Amino acid sequence: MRAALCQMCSSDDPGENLAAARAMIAEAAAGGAQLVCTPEVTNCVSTSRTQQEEVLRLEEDDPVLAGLREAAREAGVWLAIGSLALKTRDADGRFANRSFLISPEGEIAARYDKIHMFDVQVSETETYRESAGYRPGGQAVVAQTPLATLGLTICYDVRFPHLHRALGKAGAEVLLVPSAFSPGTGPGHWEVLLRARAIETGAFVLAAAQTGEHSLSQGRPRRSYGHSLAVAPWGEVLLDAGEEAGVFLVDLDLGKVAEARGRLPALSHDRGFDGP
Ligand SMILES: O=C(O)CNC(=O)[C@H](CS)NC(=O)CCC(=O)C(=O)O
Repeated sequence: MRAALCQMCSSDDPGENLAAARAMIAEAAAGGAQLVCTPEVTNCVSTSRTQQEEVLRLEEDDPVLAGLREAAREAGVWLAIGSLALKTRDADGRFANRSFLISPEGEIAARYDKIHMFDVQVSETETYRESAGYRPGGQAVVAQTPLATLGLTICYDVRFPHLHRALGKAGAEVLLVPSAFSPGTGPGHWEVLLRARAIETGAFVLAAAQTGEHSLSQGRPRRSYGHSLAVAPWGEVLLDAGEEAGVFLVDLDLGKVAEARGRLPALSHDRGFDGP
């Protein structure tokens, strides 16, 4: 199967980001992609709660979701929307950080709410408190498509190997890790973590990422690490997109999943043990 990783530099303007994503989906389809992946918070990268309150919508009212469903249908592709920031009806007013898998008919085939929240002080100048703005999900999701069985995760989830193991055991052949990785952690951790998840599970990893300096109308500046990555089940990097925004195509031979798991069946070797 041919996949496309859309490496984006989303702003805080959802209309602008929808237009950029639509153009990338059309370009990916023209290049023969059957599965198109976009990054975390495709619709809006922001550092201002007030600004998000103004532009974000409930899932059922969201024009970006509607537009991307139309784009998937027009292009005839499976579309993995890395995530959309969406309003919820929660009393505390927190948003959802939610991935969608869209079928070539434009239907919503799966949804996943990011489970692990990035509440981390990366350095003296780089602090994230994701759980202040977003509510965590609590349900792991695999989705079957005619192309492959997909395991849905988002960004910081990559640091929690038991989630990926559970997805691999549930049949995932391709793990999706859409991200907006931080510039402080990316150089040391990004590729190592993604390759480890692929090797441990014998699955492909497709990680579409946000990149560069985001153009924001309010709030403090924000950058993302980029380097959208595709990894094979044995751990080889098939594609590293570098730092420029754009569409990157990669061919996956799904037979490599059974081959890797046959050579090294660690995914089925878990044993119970007593705590230390
Ligand atoms: O902020 C939003 O609107 C959406 N959420 C994100 O971009 C999240 C939380 S700030 N980013 C990450 O999880 C990066 C993880 C990371 O960089 C690491 O694990 O090192």
